[in-house]
Amino acid sequence: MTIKFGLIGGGVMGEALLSRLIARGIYQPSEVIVSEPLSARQGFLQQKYDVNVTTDNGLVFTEATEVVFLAVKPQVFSAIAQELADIITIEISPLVISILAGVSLNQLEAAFPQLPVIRAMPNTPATVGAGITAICLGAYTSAKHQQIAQQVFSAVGEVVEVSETLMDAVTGLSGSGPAYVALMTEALADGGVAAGLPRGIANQLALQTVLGTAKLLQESKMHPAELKDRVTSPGGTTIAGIAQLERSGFRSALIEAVKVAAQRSQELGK
Ligand SMILES: NC(=O)C1=CN([C@@H]2O[C@H](COP(=O)(O)OP(=O)(O)OC[C@H]3O[C@@H](n4cnc5c(N)ncnc54)[C@H](O)[C@@H]3O)[C@@H](O)[C@H]2O)C=CC1
Ligand SMILES: O=C(O)[C@@H]1CCC=N1
Repeated sequence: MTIKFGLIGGGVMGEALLSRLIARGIYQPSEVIVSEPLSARQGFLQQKYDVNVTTDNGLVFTEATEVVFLAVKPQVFSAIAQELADIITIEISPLVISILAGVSLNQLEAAFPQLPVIRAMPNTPATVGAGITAICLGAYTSAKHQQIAQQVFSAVGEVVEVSETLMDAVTGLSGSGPAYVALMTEALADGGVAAGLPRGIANQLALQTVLGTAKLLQESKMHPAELKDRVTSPGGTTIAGIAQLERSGFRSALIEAVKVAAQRSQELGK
């Protein structure tokens, strides 16, 4: 069968995408090739998903007719670009989708001259189909390429299209955001333990509170400030908690976290 989808880098995000694309039947395992240098990882992906595997990134480019998906760390991007320089000169034209933090369309188009390129930023909830991905389109893309990217990322959650100038901000917010929410969930549970709850119950309460609040905000379309007001009884427990959060700079800490993560994304592309 023809190979349609090539993945370079079978790590956390590569696998998240791969698993959903196959589960949803968007690509058959035999239509997928994954390039991954770690043999244990390669063996795992081959066994679990029955996909073709290789250590040869060039082979991915020459074989994949539809999409080459780049999911390596930004730090190895220039080495990969150099390695692929000769391959790119031959007659191939897959859509290149990069999820590398900070790596710009200019850098991608310099590495893959004349190829259609899409820069994207998904996030780890993609693993369970609850991700959100921002995409921006390169100079050589057409409506067909946009459609392919929509289809690929719709398999793992929501998709928004933004201008490239916003991609670092996206990275600082939704790309890195799951880590902030995980940290907050853990801290909420720790607070529960500090207040006397058994660990298991505290974890369950913290997780369902985060999940339920997100669901309520999403389904009701209520502004977060309104939900906060609804929970906060005069002279009650919540306002005492919020006053402490404000004294500890909670909101400012989150705002600054997103800002420095966005700055770091910018640095990674240099
Ligand atoms: N982890 C996350 O939440 C998100 C990550 N990203 C981006 O996704 C990319 C991958 O991140 P993760 O999946 O977290 O990293 P990871 O380290 O889990 O995966 C990278 C994979 O690339 C492989 N690799 C290393 N050198 C290679 C080479 N020369 N050729 C082919 N494969 C090679 C590694 O063995 C590894 O399996 C990064 O650029 C990151 O900025 C984007 C959105 C969210
Ligand atoms: O931490 C990082 O650099 C990557 C990009 C967004 C999430 N993880």
